[in-house]
Amino acid sequence: MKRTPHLLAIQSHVVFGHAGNSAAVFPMQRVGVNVWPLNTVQFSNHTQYGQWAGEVLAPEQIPALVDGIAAIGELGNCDAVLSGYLGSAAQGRAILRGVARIKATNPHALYLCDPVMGHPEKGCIVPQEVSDFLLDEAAAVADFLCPNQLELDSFCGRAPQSLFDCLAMARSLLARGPKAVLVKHLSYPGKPAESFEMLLVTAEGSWHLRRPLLAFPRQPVGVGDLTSGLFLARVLLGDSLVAAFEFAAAAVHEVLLETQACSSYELQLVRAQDRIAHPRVRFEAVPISL
Ligand SMILES: Nc1ncnc2c1ncn2[C@@H]1O[C@H](COP(=O)(O)OP(=O)(O)O)[C@@H](O)[C@H]1O
Ligand SMILES: Cc1ncc(COP(=O)(O)O)c(C=O)c1O
Ligand SMILES: [Mg+2]
Repeated sequence: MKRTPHLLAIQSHVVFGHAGNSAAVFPMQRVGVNVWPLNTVQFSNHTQYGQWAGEVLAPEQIPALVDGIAAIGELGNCDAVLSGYLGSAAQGRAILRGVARIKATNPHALYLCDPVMGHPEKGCIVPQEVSDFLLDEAAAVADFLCPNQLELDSFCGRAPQSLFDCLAMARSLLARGPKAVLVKHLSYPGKPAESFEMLLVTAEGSWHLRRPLLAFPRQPVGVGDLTSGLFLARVLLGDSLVAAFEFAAAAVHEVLLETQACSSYELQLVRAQDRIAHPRVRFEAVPISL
């Protein structure tokens, strides 16, 4: 029987609703991965409600928890680390030390960095020092980098002028070290209003994917976290990067359809669980070049 992969997921937890680990852990488990959730913050709810209670995990807890896993002889079983929403730059540095330690134990282990930088207009609040850390330190260490458009713009210091410009910007990030860059949400002048678009860029090629843009009275949160988590889960399960990209797009679309049908602001992950495991829709990743 094929071994079940193990994934250390280091991002936020919300008591109510879905963002960070609270958006990604169950879907990653549902597709067949053993997840080790390490919560960088525990908030009552995601920050786009405009108010929340809770605390940021003390950064020294991250090496302490990794030590604890090493002490029971399990660290070598870690196949990948995912990092997302961080509460402080010190947490980020502790994660990079953890990644180095895991890679020393298992050289095949992968690190996916979702560089959650915040979006003050949308109400996604992230400290500036976290954004600086992601730009200056994390990208160089990540095997996979999964920015949204705003985060891609921050990495490149400019906004794109076209789809091909987005592609050039994503490709430029490969030079910093990642093996793949997945842009989870494209925005560029001239983008068709009815489509939601993503890009996957690797040294071997680039792929563009379109799915329908659904109407929501208030944009659901946690979509990026779900996308990154499912992409990494499927890579660990043996998919090619392109197949994992297509799977994540389809499964996320299924969740959004269920969420829209329920007129819910929070992602309907439990109701959509079978659709996550076996998406009925399929979107093709189409090769694209400059
Ligand atoms: N098919 C879709 N239709 C409508 N909105 C979508 C669709 N897919 C994703 N979204 C929304 O698009 C936005 C993507 O957010 P963005 O901040 O760019 O990325 P991320 O979620 O990674 O932070 C989210 O508000 C999400 O709810
Ligand atoms: C606590 C928390 N985690 C994670 C996120 C990131 O969510 P998304 O997947 O929409 O980028 C947010 C966004 O507001 C958040 O408040
Ligand atoms: Mg995000």
